[in-house]
Formats: sequence, structure tokens, C-alpha cells
Amino acid sequence: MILVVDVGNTRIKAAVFEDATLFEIFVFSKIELRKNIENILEKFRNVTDLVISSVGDVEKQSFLNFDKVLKVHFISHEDSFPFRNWYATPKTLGIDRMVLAAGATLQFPNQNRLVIDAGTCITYDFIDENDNYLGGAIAPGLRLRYEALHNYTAKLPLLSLQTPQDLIGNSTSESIHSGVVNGFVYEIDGFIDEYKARYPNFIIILTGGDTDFLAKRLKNTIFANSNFLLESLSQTFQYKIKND
Ligand SMILES: Nc1ncnc2c1ncn2[C@@H]1O[C@H](COP(=O)(O)OP(=O)(O)OP(=O)(O)O)[C@@H](O)[C@H]1O
Ligand SMILES: CC(C)(CO)[C@@H](O)C(=O)NCCC(=O)O
Ligand SMILES: [K+]
Repeated sequence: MILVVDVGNTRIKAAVFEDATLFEIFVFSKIELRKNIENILEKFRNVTDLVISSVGDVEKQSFLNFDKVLKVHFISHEDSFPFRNWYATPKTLGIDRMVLAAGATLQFPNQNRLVIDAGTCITYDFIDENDNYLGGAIAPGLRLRYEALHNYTAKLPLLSLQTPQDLIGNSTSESIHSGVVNGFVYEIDGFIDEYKARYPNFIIILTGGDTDFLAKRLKNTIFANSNFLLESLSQTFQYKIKND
């Protein structure tokens, strides 16, 4: 049994796996890290390995106390991944993006894949049918757009995510919701359409904290799975064990 931990930019997500079976998911903040991991290990006493992917600023130190009771693995650029990496700056590629690309490669063999992670940032990652990782895009996520409007203007309020009533916002709040939500959706559909112009066939995997909100609003057909990063982390670890 393994415990995988995804340290994101905002939150931490963890899951317990036995082979491909996911037992339970946990979401918590960085300050509660140690206590939460202890509680999970208390509940799942058969966990032998702790597998961590981190893009956040949580230090390795926070996990090292656990190495007395389990094996602790930090997924890094040095590990084996199931794709050829064509990124021009592979050392600066986010570990979360590498893990997503690994999951897409292993779960959807022999096809072009586009992974869209709508989290703090939205990231796009493309892996072609011959398992070449080509790169993608990074843009501000949904919540970040609301925050940016508020933080970098004098008059705009900080709103929480809400479905716009119409394309044409008839108040400050409706204008913001239209700009953020409609803009985000058009952007994603626009990206997908441009990828389609280059690659006639590919599957689209949507994941991240905004998956459920977005899935029903996109015009393109996508495979929505908010646990895709956690599942991919488990698969990346299995792949690493076999290939190291
Ligand atoms: N409880 C919550 N806290 C923060 N964001 C949330 C929450 N519930 C839903 N969201 C949505 O999820 C998005 C953030 O995604 P996510 O939680 O995957 O980010 P993260 O933890 O920083 O991970 P990553 O760094 O991998 O993107 C926000 O845009 C927000 O709209
Ligand atoms: C883009 C984020 C912040 C998304 O979590 C992360 O993947 C990251 O820090 N990436 C480093 C830059 C890059 O991927 O090229
Ligand atoms: K993300």
C-alpha cells in the first residue's frame, strides 16, 4: 500500500493506493501537513511507501521524519518517465506536469494526448502518439484571475467563483464573472481548437480543482477526472520501480 502526496501551489492532496485501487482521498493545507499524514498512516497501517510530488514550497524536511517508519520517495527530474522529453528547459519543467504527462502516456497508450490541469495555474501538456512530450502552456487559473483583478486595481471587489448570468455583464460583479468565467472557457475551447488544427485526433484529459465546474461548460468532449494527478503519481511510482 502506498500514500501519494501532491503538494500543489495552494493545497495538498493525498491518496492511499493498493496497486490501481484508490482507497481514500485527503485534501488539506500546508500548515496541517504533518498531522494529516500522521492521521492517514494511523488509519492505513499497511502503507509502506510515501510518494511525493511537490511544486509547492513545502520543504523536504517536513517529510523526512517519516523515513523512520516508511520509504520516502520524492519524484524528481532524475526519475524514469515513460516519454521522451523535448522541452527545451527540462530542468525547469514542473514536476506536476511531468507526472500528468506520465499518467496520460501510461493510461492512454498509442494516441495523442492533451492534459489540461485547471488548478492555481492552468497548464496544458501535449504528448504525441509516439510518446514524445512536446510542452504546452501555462496561464493563470480561475481563482487567480479573480484575485488578480482585485489585487491590481483600486475598485474591483474580490468575488468568488460564480456562473455568469449572461455574456453581457450588466453590473460590476456580472462583468467580472463574465470576464473571468466566460473568458476562461473560451480560452480553453480556443486552445483545444488550435491543437485540433495541428493534430486531427487526440484525447483530452481535464483535471485540477476546477474540473467539475469546467467540464459541463466546455464545448469540446473531454475526459474529466479531478483525481488524475493522484492516479498519475501512483502510476509514475510503479513505473519508476520497474525501470530504475
Ligand atoms: N477549497 C478550495 N480551495 C482552493 N481552491 C479551490 C477550492 N475548491 C475549489 N477550488 C478551485 O480549484 C482551483 C485551484 O485548484 P487546485 O486545488 O487543484 O490547486 P492547487 O492545490 O494549487 O494545485 P496545483 O498547484 O496543482 O494547481 C481554484 O481555481 C479554485 O477555483
Ligand atoms: C506551472 C506550475 C506552477 C503549475 O503547477 C508548475 O508546473 C511549475 O511550477 N512549473 C515550472 C515551469 C514549467 O513547467 O515550465
Ligand atoms: K495546475
